[in-house]
Amino acid sequence: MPVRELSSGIYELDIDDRMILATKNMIPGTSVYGERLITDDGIEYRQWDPSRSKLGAMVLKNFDIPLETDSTVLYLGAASGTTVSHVSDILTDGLVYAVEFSPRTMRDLIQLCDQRPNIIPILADANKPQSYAHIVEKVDVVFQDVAQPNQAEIAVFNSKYFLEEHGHLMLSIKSRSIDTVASPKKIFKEEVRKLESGFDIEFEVLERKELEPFHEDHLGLVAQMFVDDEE
Ligand SMILES: C[S@@+](CC[C@H](N)C(=O)[O-])C[C@H]1O[C@@H](n2cnc3c(N)ncnc32)[C@H](O)[C@@H]1O
Repeated sequence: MPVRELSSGIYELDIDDRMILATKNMIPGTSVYGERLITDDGIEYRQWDPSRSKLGAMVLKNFDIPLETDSTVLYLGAASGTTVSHVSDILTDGLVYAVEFSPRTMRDLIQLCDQRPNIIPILADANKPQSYAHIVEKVDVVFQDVAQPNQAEIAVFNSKYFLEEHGHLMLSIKSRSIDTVASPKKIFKEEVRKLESGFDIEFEVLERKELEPFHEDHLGLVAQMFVDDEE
């Protein structure tokens, strides 16, 4: 079966001329959310469903994904760990701090963490990074998928606390969480403006694309913390 590495730890499998997105299964024999397991050449892969994952959709939308096998990631809005499980597969020598504020959802996430030592579950409100500052260290990437009206503020606030200088911020912006009637394009423009110049730390937006057809009215965005090295 032809296998192509699209980005560090992220693969495209060609099964009967159908392209399937996948990661190498860290826990062979175990499926996390009912996804298909595929073995080739002694390696087990887990199919990654882009319609259930903003990050998966960003991969298929050809974003340059700033994740390496040894990255550390702060993931805000982990839910029960569908996408976090694939991040865990990618980070064979790294770590993902997974923040989620729903105790019921957190129960499923904790079960996932029992199997996967590179996920640190944190039951907390992402609006209050100070409440987990004693657990989280500086990270290479902040990934946010919280679907809240103040998405940009939450991302920036967490980046101030935890993102390394020149680190990357990956955001999924859901327009309907900000305003149910305004045009998504207008909302996306305003969120990008805020990230570039609306806060006391600045980001350079490297890539931005809408996530259709996988996720309606969602913008995917990759930005890098801007640091003036001349100062
Ligand atoms: C769209 S779902 C995330 C799906 C997940 N990222 C995935 O791909 O598997 C959004 C999640 O963010 C959580 N959430 C919303 N606001 C939050 C906050 N302020 N702090 C922490 N988690 C939050 C919700 O409980 C929900 O589980």
